Amino acid sequence: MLVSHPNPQLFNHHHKTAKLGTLRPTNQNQSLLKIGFNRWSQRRRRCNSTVRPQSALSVDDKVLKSAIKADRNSNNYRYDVIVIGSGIGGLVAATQLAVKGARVLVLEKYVIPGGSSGFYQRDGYTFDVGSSVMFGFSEKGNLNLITQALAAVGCKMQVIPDPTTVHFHLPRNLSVQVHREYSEFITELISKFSHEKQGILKFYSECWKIFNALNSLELKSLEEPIYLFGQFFKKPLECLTLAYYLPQNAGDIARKFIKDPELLSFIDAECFIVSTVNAAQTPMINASMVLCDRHFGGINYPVGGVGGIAKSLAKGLVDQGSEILYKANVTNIIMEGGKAVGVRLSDGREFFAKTIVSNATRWDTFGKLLKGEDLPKEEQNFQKLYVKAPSFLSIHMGVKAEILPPDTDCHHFVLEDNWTSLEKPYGSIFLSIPTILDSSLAPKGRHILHIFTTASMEDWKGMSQEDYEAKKELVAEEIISRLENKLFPGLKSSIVFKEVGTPKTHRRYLARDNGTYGPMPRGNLKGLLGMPFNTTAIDGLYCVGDSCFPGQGVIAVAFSGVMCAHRVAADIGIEQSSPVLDAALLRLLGWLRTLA
Ligand SMILES: NC(=O)c1ccc[n+]([C@@H]2O[C@H](COP(=O)([O-])OP(=O)(O)OC[C@H]3O[C@@H](n4cnc5c(N)ncnc54)[C@H](O)[C@@H]3O)[C@@H](O)[C@H]2O)c1
Ligand SMILES: CC(C)=CCC/C(C)=C/C=C/C(C)=C/C=C/C(C)=C/C=C/C=C(C)/C=C/C=C(C)/C=C/C=C(\C)CCC=C(C)C
Repeated sequence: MLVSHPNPQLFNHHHKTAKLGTLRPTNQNQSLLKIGFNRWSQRRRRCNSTVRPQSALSVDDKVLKSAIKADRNSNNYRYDVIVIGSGIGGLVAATQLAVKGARVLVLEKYVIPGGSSGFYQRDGYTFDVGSSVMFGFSEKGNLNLITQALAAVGCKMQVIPDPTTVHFHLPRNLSVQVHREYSEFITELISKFSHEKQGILKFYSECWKIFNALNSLELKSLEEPIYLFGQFFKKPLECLTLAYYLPQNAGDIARKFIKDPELLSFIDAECFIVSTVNAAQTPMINASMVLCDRHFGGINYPVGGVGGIAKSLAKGLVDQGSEILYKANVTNIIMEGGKAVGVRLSDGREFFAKTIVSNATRWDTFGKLLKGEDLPKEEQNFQKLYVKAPSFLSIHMGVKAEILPPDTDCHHFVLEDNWTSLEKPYGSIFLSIPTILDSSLAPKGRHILHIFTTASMEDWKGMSQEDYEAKKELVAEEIISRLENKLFPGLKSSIVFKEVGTPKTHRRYLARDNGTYGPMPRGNLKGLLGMPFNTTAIDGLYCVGDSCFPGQGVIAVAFSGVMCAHRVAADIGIEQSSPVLDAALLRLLGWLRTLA
């Protein structure tokens, strides 16, 4: 485990007070300042309000407050950026900023980095917490954002190419393998729907048009005008293509070319596995990104498991001279004069920085961490447009290797009888068998089966521990039976290890409101138009992760990390910026979001 500073206590407010002494050199003044600061900070904690009204300050308080402010504005100011959470979004933002020269502190509630992209080990197995399907991990193009994020901090991971992104097992025994080679995939799909050959070719070609435009850009913050206008100048056609598709959804475009309802349902399933909603609600840019990257760069699995990505980024961060603290549960974002200036942990420690970046979801950031603040209009709008996607039920199993037929694919998506069950809780089943690619993840002669399906918190609340445990067993048993019937006869008797996680488990370990999978559109929105970027209505506070543009997905949150780092760097003066253009662009983007 990486904990960069051996004594985290050194960074608490007592230490800050000691530093304040440098502003007032006498010993007597120093201890006065220390006592006064502690009193002031205790009172602030007691009343649980972020800023006290000016009139309530005594003269002493005012002197103290301005001394503290002066300290924060001086070189003693310890951090440029505090990042709350070490999911891939938070880590990419943190490492990019560290590389640009910022002093960054990442605060992670859990004991290891990665969040949904973390790992855990039991009985000789290394399990990925979340998805094992890794986009953006190739050596090609501009969209290999995971490879680039690692390279930025001098890391390179060995990867194993996955020959099949996913094997679909769908109603009426429709079986489609998404081969790495585009031509093989398209030939297989056309063989199943030969009457729709033209429609298939046109839909996927449209995806390639968007992917190629994306892949030609240098990806940075779309909220930073000098970069954005620069890209429009260098690549006008590509930028106009993206602007044209920004408000569009994949379902509408598919319906322009394809009429067969079963094929349209297949496109729904293609979208559902990356966005937890059907094609009509999936932004066309996001659909194109994943439907093409899987063939362009291909899906590549990191040797040792997905958790290695976060571990490498965390190490890279520390190598750059920045810091990460674990078991650091942020409970409050500290506000001063309407600006986010620091954070408070559950154990009372406080840390201060010029800017705060939250990798918690927007629901958690604005609903839990910003106490006593009214929900800004922009966040009200976000919550009007997007709801929390359901959480999921996950089963991590170790099974006897001989249960899998030869040539079993690594990833499967199963929807047995009825297309209408696609988006229902427990309706469809995701299955990854990462040991097909990397046998080192399990003891010899064993495979890992990671099974997950959408499930909502409502289903798991208000039960006794006994009922909860019994329900976990029952639901897991049903799902395993379905896989036994559909894919692997005899599966149950081959299980040697099993652990079931519910929405409550995911809420607890991932610190995500209701254990949500991420945001999903409340209705049929206009593509990505309504998705907020990284800046927030609160001065000094930024968000990163899947409740920011472009949404769910490890590569998507990596992009949000890149964008966030660029915008923050411009705001703290380590990258070029133009305040006049900034204001104009932010107003324009705010207005565009209202059209969603
Ligand atoms: N099964 C899956 O595949 C699965 C499940 C959920 C999410 N996801 C995906 O994972 C990605 C999410 O990545 P992300 O970067 O947005 O975030 P994340 O949820 O992976 O990570 C956020 C991190 O912040 C930490 N955190 C949250 N609140 C905190 C607090 N108050 N104090 C300290 N630490 C705190 C969490 O412990 C976690 O490590 C998305 O792609 C999402 O769609 C995948
Ligand atoms: C800003 C204005 C006004 C105009 C500008 C026009 C312009 C230049 C626009 C530019 C837009 C850009 C740059 C957009 C970039 C978009 C990107 C990079 C989108 C990326 C999306 C990635 C996604 C959606 C990835 C999703 C991946 C997921 C969710 C993977 C999970 C997979 C599973 C859960 C796998 C399923 C598992 C099994 C077992 C089947």
